[in-house]
Amino acid sequence: MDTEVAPAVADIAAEIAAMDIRGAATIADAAAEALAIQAKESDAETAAAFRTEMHAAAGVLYDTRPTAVSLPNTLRFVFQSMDGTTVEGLRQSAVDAAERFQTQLDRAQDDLGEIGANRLRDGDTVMTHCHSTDVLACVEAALDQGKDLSAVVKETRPRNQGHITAEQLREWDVPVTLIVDSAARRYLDDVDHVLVGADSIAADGSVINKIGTSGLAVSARERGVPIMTAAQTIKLHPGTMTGHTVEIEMRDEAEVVDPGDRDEIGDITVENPAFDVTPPRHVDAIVTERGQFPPESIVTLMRELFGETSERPWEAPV
Ligand SMILES: O=C(COP(=O)(O)O)[C@H](O)[C@H](O)COP(=O)(O)O
Repeated sequence: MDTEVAPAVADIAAEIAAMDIRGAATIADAAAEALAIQAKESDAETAAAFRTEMHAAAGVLYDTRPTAVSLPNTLRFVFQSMDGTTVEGLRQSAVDAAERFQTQLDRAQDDLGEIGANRLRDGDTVMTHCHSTDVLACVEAALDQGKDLSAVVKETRPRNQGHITAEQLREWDVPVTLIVDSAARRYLDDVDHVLVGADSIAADGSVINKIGTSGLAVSARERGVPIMTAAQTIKLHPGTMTGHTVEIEMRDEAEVVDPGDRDEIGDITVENPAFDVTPPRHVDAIVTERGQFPPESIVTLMRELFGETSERPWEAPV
């Protein structure tokens, strides 16, 4: 019989899958919250039954979206800290770990913001792609330092997360120019920095982020505009140290072509990859809460934080 997960956990997983909860850091925070809920609501009578429930909850969360490594990194953190021989002991350690993780997540974003802000000067214009809370933390910290910034915001088809970025920047009184994605190269001469987030960072320093990031980075390089990735260390993908690749999520074609128009267009293939890979040579700096790194050296930090292994302790033992 399948193990039931708490309804609130199933709801959070459904919201992640539907992208009502989205963005790598926000997904991580929600996954930690969900594991804490599962632990608190469990009525398991034995430690083994409790563990089985926690594995089931982790499995439901893991299966939502494949590209943001912040999700499995959250599960790993909580499971590595879950310890005890009784239900109460396990419950308490899981809840504590999830809360500690969420606190560290907030602190890391603040610390990263301070570091990223140091790269921005008074009067600079930044270009953004998609919506990244790590990027916005850098902008917010720069504004707090008293710097005036303006922004060129790419709409980021097909789901227009650029609108969320534009709204947040306007709330902070940053003048915003919203452009379609294909206009980016035309506007690069007017900007001082390209700022992007990350869903995963591979051991060779490649940045996996919202589709369109790699093309933007190539154009920025050609124009001589520095490109910075703002990414907390939960975006580092330990599996890539042992040769694994990052799965790129393929999403529904209905996000690209309105189903009503589909018949009119005729028999064509529509593909909708949600992310792409920007090679390290097109990225100037990866800004983390531990400092800024040239992409090629990020593996040193990855090894320090994750060790040589990439265990998956959230999976039920077979
Ligand atoms: O690509 C996206 C979001 O993709 P989606 O909208 O498909 O989830 C963001 O740039 C990263 O997740 C970083 O975000 P953050 O800095 O908030 O972690």
